[in-house]
Amino acid sequence: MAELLTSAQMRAIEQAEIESGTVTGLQLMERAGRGAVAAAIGKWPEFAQGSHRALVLCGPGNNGGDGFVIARRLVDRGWNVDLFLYGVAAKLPPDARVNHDLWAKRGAVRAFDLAALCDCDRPDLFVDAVFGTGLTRPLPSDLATALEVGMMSNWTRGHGIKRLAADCPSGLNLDTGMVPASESDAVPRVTSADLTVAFHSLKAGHRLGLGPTLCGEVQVVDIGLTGPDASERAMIGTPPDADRARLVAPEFAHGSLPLRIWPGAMIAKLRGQGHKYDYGHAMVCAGGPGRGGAARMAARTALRSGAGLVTMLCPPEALQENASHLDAIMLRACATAETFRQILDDRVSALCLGPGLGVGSATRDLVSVALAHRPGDRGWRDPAVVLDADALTSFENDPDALFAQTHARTVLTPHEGEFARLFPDLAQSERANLSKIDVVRQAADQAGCIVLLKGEDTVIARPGGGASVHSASGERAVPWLATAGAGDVLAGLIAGLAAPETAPDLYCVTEAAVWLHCEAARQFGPGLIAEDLPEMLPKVFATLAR
Ligand SMILES: NC(=O)C1=CN([C@@H]2O[C@H](COP(=O)(O)OP(=O)(O)OC[C@H]3O[C@@H](n4cnc5c(N)ncnc54)[C@H](OP(=O)(O)O)[C@@H]3O)[C@@H](O)[C@H]2O)[C@@H](O)CC1
Ligand SMILES: Nc1ncnc2c1ncn2[C@@H]1O[C@H](COP(=O)(O)OP(=O)(O)O)[C@@H](O)[C@H]1O
Ligand SMILES: [K+]
Repeated sequence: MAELLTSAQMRAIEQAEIESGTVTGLQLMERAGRGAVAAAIGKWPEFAQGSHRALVLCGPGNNGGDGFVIARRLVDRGWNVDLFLYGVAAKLPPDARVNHDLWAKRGAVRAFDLAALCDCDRPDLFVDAVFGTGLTRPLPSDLATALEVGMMSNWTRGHGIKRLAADCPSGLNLDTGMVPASESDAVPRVTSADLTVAFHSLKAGHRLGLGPTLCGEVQVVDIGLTGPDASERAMIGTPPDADRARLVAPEFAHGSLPLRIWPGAMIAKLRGQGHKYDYGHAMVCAGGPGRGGAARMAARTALRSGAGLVTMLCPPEALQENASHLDAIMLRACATAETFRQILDDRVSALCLGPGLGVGSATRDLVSVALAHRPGDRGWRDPAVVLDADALTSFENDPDALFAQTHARTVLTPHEGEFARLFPDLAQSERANLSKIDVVRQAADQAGCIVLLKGEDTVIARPGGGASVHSASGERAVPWLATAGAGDVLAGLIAGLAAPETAPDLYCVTEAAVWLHCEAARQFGPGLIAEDLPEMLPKVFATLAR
C-alpha cells in the first residue's frame, strides 16, 4: 500500500538523501520539474507538439524552484511562457535561486502583480508553483485571487485553460487536506487543479479533506529518492509502523497489486478448504421489536463476507419479527447480559454490537460481556469485537468506562457524531489544525484499540500511531454510499472478515473491509440502498478471484 507522508517526513527523506551524497537538491528539483512537464504532456497529448502558451506562477521557496524548471523546459519545447514570482529573487533558497537564474537567461521574471497577470495573453496551461510542503499560513488575499479558479474567466474560453499544480494546489495544507481561510475570507477560495504532480510520494493532504477535490488527478512523479524501504510497511497482513500512514488501496509503492493478492488475501473463502467452523462463528446482537433491520443487515453481511456461521441474538419479544426475515442466519433469544455470557462459547470468533441495539445501560452491559469474553486464556483466539452506533453512544457519559474494557481485538467504528461523543476533545469543532490522521491516532491511543472514523476519507488508526486512509474520491467516489444503514453493513463486514480462524491481523482486515465496502457501492452504482451492499459482495469477490 502506498505511503502517505507528512511534509516533515518528506523533508527528512530529502535531507537524508542529499546529505548521503547520492543526489543534490538541484538534481531533485530538475527531476521534479521534468516529471511535471512529462506528466502534463501525458495527460494532454495536444501539448506534445507545437507552440503553446503557459502562465507560470512561482513562489518564494523550492516549490517556486520547480516552477522555474517547468518554465525552462516548456520554452525548450517551443512554448511561450509568462512567469511571475511571488517573492524576492534575492531571498530564494539556493536551489530555487539557481533555477531562477537559469530561467532569467531565457525569459523575464516579473514581480507578482494581479493586474499585470490578468493582462497576459490567454494561456493554454496555468502552472501553480507557489507553495508546496512549505505552506505555513493562509494565502494572502491578492495571491488567493490569482489562484482562484474563477480567475480563468479573465480570458475568453478561460474554462479550457489546463491547470497544473506542482506538489499541490497552493493553499492546500499537505498534512491535513485543509485550506486555512485567511482573515479576509470567510471561506477558503477554490484553487483546484486539473492535474497535481506529487513528488516522490503522496502526502496525507492529497487524500484527506479537501485534497482529493482540489488536486484533481494526482500523479506521483519519481524523483529518484529511495527513502526508507516502504516494502515492509506495505506487506500484506502487516499493520503499518508507528508514525506512518498508508493509503488503503491495492497499490505497492508506485505500482498496482493484483486484486487477488490484496484485498483477496483477506478473504478466507476465496481459497482454502474446511468446515464451516473453520471459518468462524460471528454473533450480532440486535435490539427490540421494530429495530432489528440494522443488525440483520450487519449479520447478513458477516455471513456473505466469510464467517462460517452467523447467529443473531435478540430480546425474546423481537424473535418473531427477526425470524420472519432470517433463514441462513441463526437466531437465539437473549434477554439479558447474563444470558449473553452463557451463550458465548470458545468458538465465537467475532462479535458485532451496536447497530439498532438501543442506547442505555442494557447495551453497556452487553458490551462489557462481549469485551470480557477472552477465550485467549484457554488457547483460543480472542474474538474480534466490532462496536458501532448505539454501542458507542451508550458510553457517551463515561467513555473511559468503555476504554477500560477494550482490548487489542476491538474495533470502534464511529461516524463523526459518535466520535464526538466518545472523544469530545477531538471532535471536528475542536480539531483546529490537527490532521484527521493525528486525531484518530490520538483516539486510538485513548481507547487502547483500533478506531475507524468514517467519511469520504475514512481514517483507521491503532494504538502507537500506525494509520491508514481510505479515500472514496476520484474514480472511487461513491456519494450514493451516504445512505441509511451503510455503516451497519461496514460493521458486519469487519466482523465477517475477522471471523475465520485464518483471518489476518484485525487491523488489516479492517482496512480491507473499508475498501470492499466502497467497492461494493462502486460496482452497484447510484440508487444503492444499504441492503444492496451485502448482495453485491459475491460479484466483488468474483473480481478478486481472478
Ligand atoms: N528540497 C528539495 O530538494 C526539493 C523540493 N521540492 C519542492 O519544494 C517544495 C518545498 O519547498 P519549501 O520547503 O521551500 O517550501 P515551499 O512550499 O516552496 O514554501 C516555502 C516558502 O513559502 C513561504 N510561505 C509559506 N506559506 C506562505 C503563505 N501563506 N504566504 C506567504 N508565504 C508563505 C515561506 O515563508 P516563511 O514561512 O518561511 O516565512 C517560504 O518562503 C516541495 O513542495 C516541492 O515542490 C522538489 O523540487 C523536490 C526537491
Ligand atoms: N460521501 C460519501 N462517500 C463515501 N462514503 C461515504 C460517504 N458518506 C458516507 N459514507 C460511508 O457510508 C457509511 C455510513 O455510515 P454511518 O454514518 O454509520 O451510517 P448509518 O448509521 O446510517 O449506517 C460509512 O462507511 C461512510 O464512510
Ligand atoms: K503548488
